[in-house]
Amino acid sequence: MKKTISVAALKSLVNEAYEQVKSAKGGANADYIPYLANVPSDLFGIAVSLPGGEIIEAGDTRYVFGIESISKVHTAVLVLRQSGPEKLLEKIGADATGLPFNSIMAILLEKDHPSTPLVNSGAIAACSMVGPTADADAKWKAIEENMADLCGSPLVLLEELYRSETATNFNNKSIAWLLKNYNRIYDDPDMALDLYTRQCSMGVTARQLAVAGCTIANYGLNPSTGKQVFDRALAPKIVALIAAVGFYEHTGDWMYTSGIPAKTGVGGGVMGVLPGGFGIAAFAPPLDDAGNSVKAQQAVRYIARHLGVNVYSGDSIEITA
Ligand SMILES: NC(=O)CC[C@H](N)C(=O)O
Repeated sequence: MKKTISVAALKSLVNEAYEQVKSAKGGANADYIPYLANVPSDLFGIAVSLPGGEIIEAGDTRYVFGIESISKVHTAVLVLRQSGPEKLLEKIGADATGLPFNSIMAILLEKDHPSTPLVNSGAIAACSMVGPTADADAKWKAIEENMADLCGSPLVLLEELYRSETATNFNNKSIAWLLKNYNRIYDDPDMALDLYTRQCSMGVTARQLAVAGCTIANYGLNPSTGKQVFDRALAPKIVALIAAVGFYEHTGDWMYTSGIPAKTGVGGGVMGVLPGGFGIAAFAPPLDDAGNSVKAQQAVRYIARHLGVNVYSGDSIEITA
């Protein structure tokens, strides 16, 4: 079926979702990274980016927060751009772990396979795969440029977050070296970990995340810059990764209740992708027990349900003025 959505209807729905969800209670800021514990808990924003370039927004959509694990999608895209889908599958994998994002157990259970670039182990492995090998500065430049390509504008490193995260990332250090033990890291483990920590510490806005989501929904064509960021054949691979594990051990529940493939981060962001439709992002710091923003989930679900859109419906989407 063809589903027609008007920009005006979408605008009023985004405002309605904002009003409905803004006073929702529940969840708590991430506190295992000290910086994140101190971000004001009542911040909340929703942004929808359309293929025509328009951004519909409500609330704190220009507030710069830590991108955290949403950056895993960006670097997976970079690895796909540089090495292609077969190499990503062979060296990392595309499986859900069914376990928390920072699970050591997941590595022990599947030691020939970090599983997916969208959990910590696979994301650190992805940073190790980014070319050129053994050149931290050039690798970082590639990661940064790719993030800007997807988001439509450069992100800024939140130095304090980077310091805070570097001082406390003991579990991730173990992951990097455990991967080394299983020959599942493809460059220096400490370098890969530092690149990963730095990419997680990039500051982003809900607007930028919505644009990145729309670039994926729009088969690689960035709606803000007009740049074809990646080969359109990669788009379904990226969406498959997100749909499989974007909410970690709660991904099945999320897909079942929202129908929108989306990736979360412990900074409070959620980036959703409706292929052929739009990108949607929401941001609010308090998280549930799996590290997913409580209000951002409610906002995306509200909008998807009221629009009647769902990646599994088979509908094609047309957005009209
Ligand atoms: N789920 C997340 O957003 C986690 C990212 C965070 N940088 C970590 O490695 O723990």
